[in-house]
Amino acid sequence: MSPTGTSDFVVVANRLPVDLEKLPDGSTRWKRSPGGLVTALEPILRSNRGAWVGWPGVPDVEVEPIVEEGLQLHPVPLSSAELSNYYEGFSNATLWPLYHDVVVKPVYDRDWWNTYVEVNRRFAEATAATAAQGATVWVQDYQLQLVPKMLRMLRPDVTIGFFLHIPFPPVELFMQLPWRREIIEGLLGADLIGFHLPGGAENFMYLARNLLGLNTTRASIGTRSRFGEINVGFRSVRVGAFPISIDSSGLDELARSRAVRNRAAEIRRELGNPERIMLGVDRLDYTKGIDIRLRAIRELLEEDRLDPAQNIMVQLATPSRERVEHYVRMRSAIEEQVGRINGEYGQVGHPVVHYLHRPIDRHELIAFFVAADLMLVTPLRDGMNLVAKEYVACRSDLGGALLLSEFTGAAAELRQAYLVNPHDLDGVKNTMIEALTQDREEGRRRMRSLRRQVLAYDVDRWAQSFLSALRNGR
Ligand SMILES: Nc1ncnc2c1ncn2[C@@H]1O[C@H](COP(=O)(O)OP(=O)(O)O)[C@@H](O)[C@H]1O
Ligand SMILES: O=P(O)(O)OC[C@H]1O[C@H](O[C@H]2O[C@H](CO)[C@@H](O)[C@H](O)[C@H]2O)[C@H](O)[C@@H](O)[C@@H]1O
Repeated sequence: MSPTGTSDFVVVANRLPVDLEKLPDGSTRWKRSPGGLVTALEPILRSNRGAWVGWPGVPDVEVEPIVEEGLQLHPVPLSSAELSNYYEGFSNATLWPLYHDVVVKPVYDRDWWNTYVEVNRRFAEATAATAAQGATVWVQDYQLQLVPKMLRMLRPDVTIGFFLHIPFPPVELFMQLPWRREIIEGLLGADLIGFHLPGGAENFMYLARNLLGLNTTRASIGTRSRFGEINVGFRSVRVGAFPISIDSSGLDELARSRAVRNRAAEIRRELGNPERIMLGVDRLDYTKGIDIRLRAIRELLEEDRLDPAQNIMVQLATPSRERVEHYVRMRSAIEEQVGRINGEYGQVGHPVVHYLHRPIDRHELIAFFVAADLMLVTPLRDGMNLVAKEYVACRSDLGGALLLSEFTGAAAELRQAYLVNPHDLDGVKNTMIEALTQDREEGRRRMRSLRRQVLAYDVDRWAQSFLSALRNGR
């Protein structure tokens, strides 16, 4: 058994909630990490005063553990070669596309796999050294699927939960993976394995039964209820669905503030007071369907169904995984689409599409949500999509409309959104027009119902439902 640490509650994720940034003068500073995992987990961990084990966001640096407002951060260093094979390679060019319905072709590379195993071992060792005797450890996401088994071997005294933030794919696709047994066995080191949706949980149960030949329950899995159970030797592993969410009331309160409302009005003026503002907010990722919404807008403009002077699109895109080939290509393609639309339909000083390729300050982002008449969320596949929930939480005025892809986890809960199949371009275009021209009362009715869902099921409830299932199940 490894030596123990002092933390009773430990989150393990690929990234720390803050990234170290190297400035041109050689100095460094911490900035917020991108993505929904950090958005969701940071408030939970702060209130639990726990420890967070993760990579500090840049390669080839040794950073000492830090304590920040009661939260202990334990950096796991990665070399450039490890970053390339484990993060950019196996995590984001093998698992990411495979788990997102193979929207681009996954690469199966043995060297990447070997580094994935080594880096998972490093995370397991760092966690073992951080967790106190009998601690609860919560491992996060597809980058660390081997950690539960490795950690159990190092520290059989700890309770281990695992949560997958991206979709767990259909069995036929998962079976492509040359290391499919190792991944399932790695996850089965946990006491509780959580997915966003019952469908993902059931895919996993099928694989445990049919790939590993384990005894499992067969009843359907519910949302936050009716967990599956798998017998692994003398242990039992539970499997459940826990849709993640946001700090809904915190966002609701910020969005109601005078400062945000004033800024939202100012944004509308800065955009030239158009009749309608459409908004997209995403990491620049090929799964997010940014190209689909731009194609829909372009065709609607061509067909004279959208007036370019009165309908403005704002696309806020956080840079993401910038050295992975498909991301490089996608960025160029999207920027070309934006350029073409503006070249053909914009006026000097009045582009149709406003595109920012950088992270936006949180308060500014909320003001954009408040200003937007139509939120466009069109992923080809997305584990949850917190942006959809954030938009709804910001609309206490019951204004605006949410257009949402059926292939997001969020669509399972946000049934009163304007749901679209992103592969059906005509359907997307028609629904955009329907949402842009919605009757005011119809819009208020839909938003009221969406808000009931998002405010009731917030991130606290997500964490509590997972952690109480984890603690009660052992
Ligand atoms: N351009 C941006 N600037 C700042 N924050 C952003 C930007 N784009 C996305 N975000 C934030 O990142 C998170 C994205 O979470 P989510 O929609 O679940 O997708 P993912 O985790 O795949 O990026 C949200 O909290 C969202 O507000
Ligand atoms: O760390 P990066 O490689 O920069 O990527 C950012 C995060 O992207 C993914 O987020 C997912 O988690 C969200 C919260 O559960 C969910 O709403 C979204 O659908 C997922 O795509 C990834 O899973 C995280 O590990 C990354 O940190």
